[in-house]
Amino acid sequence: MVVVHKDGARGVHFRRAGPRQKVYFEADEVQAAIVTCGGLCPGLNTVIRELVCGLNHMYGVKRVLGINGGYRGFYARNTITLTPKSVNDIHKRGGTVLGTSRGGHDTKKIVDSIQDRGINQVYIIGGDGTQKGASAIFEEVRRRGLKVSVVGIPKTIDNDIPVIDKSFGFDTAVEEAQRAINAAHVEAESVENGIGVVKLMGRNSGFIAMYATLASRDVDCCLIPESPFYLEGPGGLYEYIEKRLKENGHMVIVIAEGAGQELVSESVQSMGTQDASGNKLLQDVGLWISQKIRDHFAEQKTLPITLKYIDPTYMIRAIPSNASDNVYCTLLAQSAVHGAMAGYTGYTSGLVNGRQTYIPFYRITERQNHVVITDRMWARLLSSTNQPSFLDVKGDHEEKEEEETLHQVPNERISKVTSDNNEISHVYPAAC
Ligand SMILES: Nc1ncnc2c1ncn2[C@@H]1O[C@H](COP(=O)(O)OP(=O)(O)O)[C@@H](O)[C@H]1O
Ligand SMILES: O=P(O)(O)OC[C@H]1O[C@](O)(COP(=O)(O)O)[C@@H](O)[C@@H]1O
Repeated sequence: MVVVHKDGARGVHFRRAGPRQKVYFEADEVQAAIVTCGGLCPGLNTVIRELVCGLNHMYGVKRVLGINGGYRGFYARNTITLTPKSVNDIHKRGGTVLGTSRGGHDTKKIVDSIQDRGINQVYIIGGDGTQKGASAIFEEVRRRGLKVSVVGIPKTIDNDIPVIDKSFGFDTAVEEAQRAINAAHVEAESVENGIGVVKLMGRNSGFIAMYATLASRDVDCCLIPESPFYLEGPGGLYEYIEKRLKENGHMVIVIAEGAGQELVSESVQSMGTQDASGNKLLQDVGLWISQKIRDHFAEQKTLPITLKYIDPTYMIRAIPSNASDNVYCTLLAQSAVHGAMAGYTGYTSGLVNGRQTYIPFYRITERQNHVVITDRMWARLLSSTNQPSFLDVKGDHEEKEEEETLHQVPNERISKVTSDNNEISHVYPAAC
């Protein structure tokens, strides 16, 4: 199949007509819509810009609508017309020019609105919840027999979307986290027995905390949701803090927001509530752990500490994307456009093993991406920080087994984890 650029000269040739090829449009038939849902992430505006410019510059598509305020914007809010001119500078700003929201996903109303507005290409930018919503829209579109492409673009600052190599905005988040870690380090080393605590985002997945720690080298301890820890006794956090302070005079702790939630719930009454999308609301583990450390050393009276707690979470999420994320956003958006213009639907555009691919929605939504604590990256972090593995929390036998895995990391195990993580068997190579 051949799709020709508007200038004809640089035609894009699609040699493979894949099984998902269903809805093909001429450029002047296309009425596209773009929506952003869920939490903010650096790069959202870049993706919007490149979708609009990609549609227009590569295919001559002139009609592109922006849906205001997330999914509910399809039926409850106004739309805006997006042109290459109106989006020209938006990538320099954080956030999303379209606005976003949680909750408000009413599949029938959304598809009614798509039909009423004559939309035939929908580009949906968001995380795992958003992709589930996109999948529901795709199924409803199919049930009604509509000629509409539904395309997802994965967004998550937590990097918790499976299959893809990494999410856009993640590099920017890790880079920005360095500023907070550096501040914590400067504060901590300026006083006797100084401790800097930095909380980073990561509801269920500790990727930002892990990569920010590895990048910084100033972090002495990184705590993530995937690796349970404990405070008291041998091998516990208090013991390690005391050791580090005696050795080094100061230390920095990075904690992902989803870490240690079971410990916080034990000591603070759980709010037990959810946000509008059904995500569990977390307790502030950064505040909690800071207070626990202060109380512990105040009680001990042996080591007078000074602790500074820094919470840069929303500052990190709200900045514009850096250069490498800008390039990544451009590739993702252009690839998404090529796929829809080639007639594909029901897919998320993503990078897998360095290749642009079209991934069926069900592959993206069936599970979350987590840090594998028996994998090499976490072992590297433990070696880099020299922090305890906190495996004492389990029985002696289990601990021994896990320790062996961490230190030896057999190749068999790695290749299994890698292939599980990437799940490329049902992912189609992108159109170009
Ligand atoms: N299972 C689901 N089915 C349909 N829509 C969903 C589902 N889960 C979440 N959504 C919708 O997707 C949007 C974003 O979800 P949310 O979990 O807040 O963020 P993210 O997509 O970043 O994970 C919300 O409008 C929410 O209502
Ligand atoms: O305060 P908000 O806007 O609900 O966002 C907080 C959450 O958003 C996140 O950045 C994840 O966002 P998504 O659910 O949109 O992927 C989490 O790290 C954080 O817990």
